[in-house]
Amino acid sequence: MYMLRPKLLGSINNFFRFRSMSSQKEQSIKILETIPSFRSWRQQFIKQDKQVAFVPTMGSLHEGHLNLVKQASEHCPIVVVSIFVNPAQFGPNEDLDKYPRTLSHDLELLRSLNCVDSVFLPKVKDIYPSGIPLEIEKQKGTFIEVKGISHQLEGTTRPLFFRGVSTVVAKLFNIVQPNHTFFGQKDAQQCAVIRALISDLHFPIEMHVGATKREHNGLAMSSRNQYLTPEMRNYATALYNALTTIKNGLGKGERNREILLSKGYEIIEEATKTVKEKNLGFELKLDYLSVADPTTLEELQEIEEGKGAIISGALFVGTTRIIDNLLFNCTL
Ligand SMILES: Nc1ncnc2c1ncn2[C@@H]1O[C@H](COP(=O)(O)OP(=O)(O)OP(=O)(O)O)[C@@H](O)[C@H]1O
Ligand SMILES: CC(C)(CO)[C@@H](O)C(=O)[O-]
Ligand code: BAL
Repeated sequence: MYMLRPKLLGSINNFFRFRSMSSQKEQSIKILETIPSFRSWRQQFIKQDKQVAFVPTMGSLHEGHLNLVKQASEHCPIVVVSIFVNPAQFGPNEDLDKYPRTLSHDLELLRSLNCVDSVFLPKVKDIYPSGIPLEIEKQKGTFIEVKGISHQLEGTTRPLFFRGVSTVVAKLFNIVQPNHTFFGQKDAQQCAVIRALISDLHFPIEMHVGATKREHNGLAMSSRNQYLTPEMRNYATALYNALTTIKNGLGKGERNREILLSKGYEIIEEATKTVKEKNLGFELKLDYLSVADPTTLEELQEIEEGKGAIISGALFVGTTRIIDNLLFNCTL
């Protein structure tokens, strides 16, 4: 009779034990929709002294989010993901109502990772007990603002955006009480704002920044890419190409801001012109290109030797606004 060697038998047993552990985790993702239920579930890991990693999202998940979740699971035994479309970070004329909401697909994706312990799905009324009208004059309650780095770049076009992000992230940190948290480089200014928030409010949380995940053509993945047709996605790469050209210029030693930016503007202008000439039924419109100081986020007039820079920009593709950035000799 064919006998399995003990070592082989052992590894088969281990394989099944590991499979059954991971499928246990898969089946037991705890979906928690209220603050008390989340707090009570969280309690056990304090007693067990198990570290918790937290990935906040607005859902409509893609590879960028999933990559953050995988990184989170490499750092901590317990992984929490939140899905909450936060009204406070949307301007009155922005896309709060049409923002993609794909909860069951999101949960499927998270289950397939086999590493998520809980998905926190709070309700707007619980996060904002005083209500959250989008007009600032009508708002009541507590808001958090990280002064100095919230009003330039993204803050120019979206003046209340980082107030909304800072407020909701502080609330989520208070509820989830993570030891580690994971944000994506795609939203570079958001990373700087959250880092400052953690430090200024003395949250005992270590922040990690995951690299930007891109489509094959270079376009940064984003939930809002769902608003774009394949043709729009194709022309949207002008932003990434412009940023890459600026970064390459810096890499080759060019330090003159105007020369660096002019190369980026040329790329955007060419794409804008082509879209117009071909009469494609949408327009490209540049919001901004920036070469900024990684700490103050102020525009760099002189790019000094040894000083890094965040090269970033925003582009309207039809009515959809996309953002992207590249880092030169710096981290977030
Ligand atoms: N392409 C990406 N690569 C890495 N991280 C990303 C990427 N896109 C988003 N993230 C990160 O995922 C987290 C949740 O982001 P969010 O849910 O707003 O998704 P999004 O794709 O940025 O959506 P939106 O289209 O609204 O900007 C944030 O920390 C964000 O920086
Ligand atoms: C951090 C965040 C989840 C806050 O709503 C959001 O701004 C996002 O998804 O980047
Ligand atoms: N990722 C940032 C979310 C927003 O643009 O609203």
